[in-house]
Amino acid sequence: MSKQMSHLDDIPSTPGKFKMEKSPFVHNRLRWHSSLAKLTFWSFIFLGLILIFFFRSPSSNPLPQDPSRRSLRTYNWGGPAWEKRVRSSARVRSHNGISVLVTGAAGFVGTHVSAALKRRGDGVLGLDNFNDYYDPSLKRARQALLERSGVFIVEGDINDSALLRKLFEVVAFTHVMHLAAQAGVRYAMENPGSYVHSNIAGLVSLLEVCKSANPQPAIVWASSSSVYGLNTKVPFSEKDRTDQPASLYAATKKAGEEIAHTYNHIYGLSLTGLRFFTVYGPWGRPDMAYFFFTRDILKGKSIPIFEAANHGTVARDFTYIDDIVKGCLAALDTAEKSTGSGGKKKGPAQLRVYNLGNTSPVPVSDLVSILEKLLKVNAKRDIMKLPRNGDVQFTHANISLAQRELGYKPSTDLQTGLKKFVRWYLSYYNGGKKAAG
Ligand SMILES: O=C(O)[C@H]1O[C@H](OP(=O)(O)OP(=O)(O)OC[C@H]2O[C@@H](n3ccc(=O)[nH]c3=O)[C@H](O)[C@@H]2O)[C@H](O)[C@@H](O)[C@H]1O
Repeated sequence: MSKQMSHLDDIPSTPGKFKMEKSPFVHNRLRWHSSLAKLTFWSFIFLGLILIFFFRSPSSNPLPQDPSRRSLRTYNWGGPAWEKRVRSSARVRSHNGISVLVTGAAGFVGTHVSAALKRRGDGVLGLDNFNDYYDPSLKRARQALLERSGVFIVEGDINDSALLRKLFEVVAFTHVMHLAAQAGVRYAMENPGSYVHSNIAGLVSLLEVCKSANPQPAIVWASSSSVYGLNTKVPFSEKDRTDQPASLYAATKKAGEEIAHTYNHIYGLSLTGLRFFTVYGPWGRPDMAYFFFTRDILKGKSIPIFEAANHGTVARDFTYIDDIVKGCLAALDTAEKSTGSGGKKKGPAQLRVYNLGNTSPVPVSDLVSILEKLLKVNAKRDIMKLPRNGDVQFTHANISLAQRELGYKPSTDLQTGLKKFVRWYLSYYNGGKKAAG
């Protein structure tokens, strides 16, 4: 702005243009008028340029600096053409199909679940705020993939109640698959606000709209294995204590489970929470260890491998995406209807929580060995102490409840799953000549 002002000040007064005038007073007045006219003229030009820049710039709604506020971005939605796309995407195309709003549809699990539902002939509408927690171009690529199979992703935030209400006005969703969240265990120390914003405020915003919808949908949503926190009893069972979270991420997921209880109790919403155990696979999240280990091994960069005190093993119950998708679909298919209407409970409703894991924890160092073999590159291992930033030493799921009630039966071991991931990774980043950021 100061540059523009100084530019304005620099406009020459073109002396001599008004030589006819004799009187110095008239002369000065004319010069003054002339300068004023030019000043006005240039002001209009600059104002015009600023307006053009403002309206044409793709970042007319720039992401706010504070990432916890990034989803406060405003989005364009509404209008007859938009409503037509929403309706068409959510249209059920199979006998006995369901109509599902998938939040976080451009995310890792969201993309896979949306594609699987669409393949069955269910109606699917995606919702995603495309935030920049990790490379948004990967989210755009997933969006393009879904678009090709007929799934429209509405660009918007779960905290936008007006948008959510509009979606329920346009489509009577039978189910909501709620996967939009701020993920990542360690990032919670950097940006705690984003966890509260998405995992707590966002969840409440969604449930508020669901409770008032007529008919109320049944909701299946992503909780996390991290709720077991410092629990040492293995394998983790749904009955075990979950009141010792080790990260704010875990605490917000645990809070989500309690919030789910409240909305089930007061409004009769049917709610199912799925505790995912370190999900991995093609189209995965670049912030997760298996993903950035692959990138850094290929780049020849050293990778930090955590170990617990006294060289204790750090292990995860890594679960392959296709197994998780089967669990999600089974949870949707077995979800009973919500019982309320018009914001009032009419009777007790279903409230469930399931572990979706693989039941075979693998040490992180073994994960690296598998990657080395698949990539045919030796990793530069940098063994370091497990930082005190939210990580737990191990996870191990007891899945008997999900087995019994959902027919959940994971069938992909880490070796097989990583092979599929590496194949995808190499074709996505090398085939497409993209650099993994
Ligand atoms: O199950 C969940 O509920 C969570 O799973 C996932 O968290 P985690 O299990 O922590 O996955 P991830 O970061 O890939 O670390 C994997 C392993 O590598 C170790 N690890 C990690 C980083 C590193 O630099 N070095 C290292 O050894 C690390 O100690 C760990 O043992 C999701 O990200 C999270 O969103 C949530 O869904």
